[in-house]
Amino acid sequence: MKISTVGIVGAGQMGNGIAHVFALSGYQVLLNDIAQEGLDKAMATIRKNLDRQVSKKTISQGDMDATLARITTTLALEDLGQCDLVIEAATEREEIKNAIFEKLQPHLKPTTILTSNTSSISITRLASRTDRPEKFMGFHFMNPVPVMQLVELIRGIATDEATYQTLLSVVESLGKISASAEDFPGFIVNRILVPMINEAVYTLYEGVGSVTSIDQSLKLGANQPMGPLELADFIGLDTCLAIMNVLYDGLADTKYRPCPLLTKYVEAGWLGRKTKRGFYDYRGETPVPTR
Ligand SMILES: CC(=O)CC(=O)SCCNC(=O)CCNC(=O)[C@H](O)C(C)(C)COP(=O)(O)OP(=O)(O)OC[C@H]1O[C@@H](n2cnc3c(N)ncnc32)[C@H](O)[C@@H]1OP(=O)(O)O
Ligand SMILES: NC(=O)C1=CN([C@@H]2O[C@H](COP(=O)(O)OP(=O)(O)OC[C@H]3O[C@@H](n4cnc5c(N)ncnc54)[C@H](OP(=O)(O)O)[C@@H]3O)[C@@H](O)[C@H]2O)C=CC1
Repeated sequence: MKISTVGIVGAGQMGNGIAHVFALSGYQVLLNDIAQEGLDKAMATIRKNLDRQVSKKTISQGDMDATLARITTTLALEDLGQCDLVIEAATEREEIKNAIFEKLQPHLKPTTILTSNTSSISITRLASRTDRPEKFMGFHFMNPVPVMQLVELIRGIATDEATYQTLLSVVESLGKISASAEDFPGFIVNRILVPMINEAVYTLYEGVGSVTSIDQSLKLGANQPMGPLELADFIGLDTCLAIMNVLYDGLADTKYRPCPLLTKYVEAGWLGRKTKRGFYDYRGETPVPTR
């Protein structure tokens, strides 16, 4: 099936990155969020990231202008009804995602492919609540979307071959690489990555190391581009905790127990970079460890 128009629900850090790469690749994009402030912030971020690409000469000023012209923002979810493909990238909470699909469904064309950028939630379960489980898939981009090459493709139990093949070619058209994962909690990347982050939080909680020594150890000792606590702040501590809870509940194994310190940070509203405080405090010139 030919995809020309793409609707994106949720204009947070993932939604804006997904809008950026689709529009840059020539797709018409409709970006939706519940708050105008979220849409304005997303457009400012897209502009900043495109500007950086222009100054590095990876794209031209003309490419940037054309990309921005291909993105329309809207607060009305029903405006996404005529899109060929919808990507839900709202907050990692199942009830929020279900409510979005329920509200959107009556406005969709019968042929629209519906996807979720969820980091961990069962695609089969999300699909079963929609009117089109055969045209529903997990479409998992990595953060930051304009930089990371991988996109995980997750088929639910009912997803048909045509839907899978369409998304395979969409990923190719974006110049990215797909990896297929089975529909189990956290899929591949987060099944491995987020327990590592959780273990880093336990290492901090138990006093084995400070924020700085833990991050430095993994950067200089294991060649990771970001330390695990820096990465947790980058992903969002709410999202990390939500993923651990899905792993813990879905796999019923205590080895996935979320670290109580991670829960405490989320309870404080210290969600990482997006709230300017997490394992580091980002309110000043340079990040300062909070422990
Ligand atoms: C939770 C989930 O469900 C799944 C996930 O996404 S898990 C998270 C996966 N992501 C990661 O693990 C990211 C780990 N971190 C990194 O790879 C790197 O630190 C990073 C790419 C983010 C930044 O790299 P860096 O070397 O520290 O910084 P910097 O030199 O400024 O950036 C490298 C490149 O990325 C670009 N870049 C960085 N952040 C960007 C952004 N937000 N948007 C667009 N481009 C960006 C820079 O322009 C630069 O481009 P060039 O190579 O063309 O020069
Ligand atoms: N962070 C990461 O590294 C990655 C995250 N993901 C997944 O992507 C999804 C989004 O994550 P991320 O972008 O980080 O989260 P953010 O918190 O940055 O963004 C979520 C956005 O969705 C908005 N939103 C909430 N409810 C609705 C709704 N009903 N309709 C429309 N928009 C809504 C939020 O608005 P408001 O702020 O007003 O609530 C916010 O703007 C999650 O499922 C996450 O697991 C996938 C890969 C990587």
